[in-house]
Formats: sequence, C-alpha cells, structure tokens
Amino acid sequence: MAKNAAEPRTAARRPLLQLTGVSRSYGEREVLHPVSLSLAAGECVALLGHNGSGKSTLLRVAAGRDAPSKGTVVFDGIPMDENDPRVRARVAVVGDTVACYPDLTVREHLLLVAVAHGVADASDWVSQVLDGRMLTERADALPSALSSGQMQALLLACALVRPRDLLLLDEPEQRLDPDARRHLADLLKAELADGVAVLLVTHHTDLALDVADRVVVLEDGKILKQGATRKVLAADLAARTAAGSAGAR
Ligand SMILES: Nc1ncnc2c1ncn2[C@@H]1O[C@H](COP(=O)(O)OP(=O)(O)OP(=O)(O)O)[C@@H](O)[C@H]1O
Repeated sequence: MAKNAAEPRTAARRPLLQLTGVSRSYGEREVLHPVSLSLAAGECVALLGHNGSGKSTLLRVAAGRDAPSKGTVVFDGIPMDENDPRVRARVAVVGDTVACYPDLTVREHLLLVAVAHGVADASDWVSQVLDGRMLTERADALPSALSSGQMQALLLACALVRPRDLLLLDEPEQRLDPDARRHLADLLKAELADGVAVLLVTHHTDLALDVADRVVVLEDGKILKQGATRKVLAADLAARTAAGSAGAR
C-alpha cells in the first residue's frame, strides 16, 4: 500500500476521506446532525465530546460500518462501504466492540489478519508488531488470559499488522496505562509520518494535543467547535503547559 512520507502534513491535499452532510437517526431520533468532514493522507482529526455526543456513531458511519441516514461518505473516490474489498484492503478500523477467537493465541490472531491481507513475510512482520505493541511475552496467550490493556493492545496490533491508508480508532487509549498511552501517541505519529490518515475518537485531550492536526468537538450530535487542535484546545494546552512548568520547579 502506498504510504507517502514526502508530502508535508499541513499542505492542502486531496481528501482521502470526505463526509458530506452526514447524519444518523435511530427511529425518530437524530443522534448525529448533518456533519461534513474531510481527511487527507498523513492528517489526523480527533473527535472529542462527552459520553453520548455522537463520536462513535460518526466513526462507524465514516468507516462504512453504518449507513448514514442522509449525506455521503467517500473514500478515495469510492462510496464508503466496509463490504467493498477496495475499502477493506486499505481501511483499518479499531471500533468500540471487542471481537476475537477464544481459541486462537495473540500471535495466531495477528497471523490470521496478516495472511488474510496478503502480507509478505507475515511471520516476521507479526513478530515486529508484537514487539512494537509490547505483546511479545503474551504472544502464546489466549484472549481469556489477557489483561484489559493487553486486549486493547491486541486490537490495535490487528490494525497495524495489515496494510492501511486510513486508520479509524475508537478510544484506542482506553484501558492503557500512562506509559502505554505515550507509546500509542508515538505510534500514531509514526503512522502519520508514513502518510496514513487517522480519524481518532478520544476522551484524552492530551492525546489529541499530541497527535491531531484538527479536532472536532461534538455535543448532542452537533459540531460544537472545530479547527486547528492548538486553537480549539487552547485552554487545555495552557493548563498542560502550566502543569509542566510547575512540575519542573
Ligand atoms: N444502535 C443504536 N440505537 C439507538 N440509539 C443509539 C444506537 N447507537 C447509539 N445510539 C445513541 O446515539 C447517541 C450517540 O452515541 P455514541 O455512541 O455515538 O456516543 P459517543 O459520543 O461515542 O459516546 P461515548 O463517549 O459514551 O462512547 C447516544 O445517545 C446513544 O444512546
């Protein structure tokens, strides 16, 4: 899969993912009001907002897992649909549900995903990803023997062991300890440098400040504010800077 590290992250580029006037209703209730959003290669947009504000709904619609009630989602010129093999080959999703095989080890899960996606040297690649996700010691464990943080690491590893141009992540920081969260931020920065586009649902403004070019804050299914991360999260950034200088004293 093409990953272009040469293009600057901030330059105006053709969107890889384009949502136009997308809304989602359940019955009579519109839980996501019309939202438009675009994401270019090597760019990260973070979706923030309180519980129930519509972040996961927006991510599922963006991933083609859920059809919008109105509006369109287009991935690189293709109508977004998770069943389309062109989409499955290039879009990796870590959603809000855990799905795994109880009788396959951590390594076997990763091998399964890598082989299914036609990765060459799958075994070597799996070992690298296990190492990068700090799962090497748990490689032969079954899912039932994993801690919740290790399970989260496995779900993320499944997305990283396969080719991808677009990475859609729903609260990947959940259940991770502070070290693992820092590791996650480094990993996402490496993805962006590799040209992967990242749409990230998170409750951690620190993570958004570290990795996101832009943020969209949702409230009751509507965009409350959006824009450049440091501008929208200026208050959080000031608090973080103040805490940093207090700690340094
Ligand atoms: N399948 C569904 N049927 C009916 N209502 C739903 C369904 N899925 C989500 N909702 C409702 O849509 C609203 C938005 O939910 P969503 O999961 O997108 O919020 P969220 O911002 O991701 O929340 P959280 O931070 O708690 O994960 C909520 O009020 C939720 O109850």
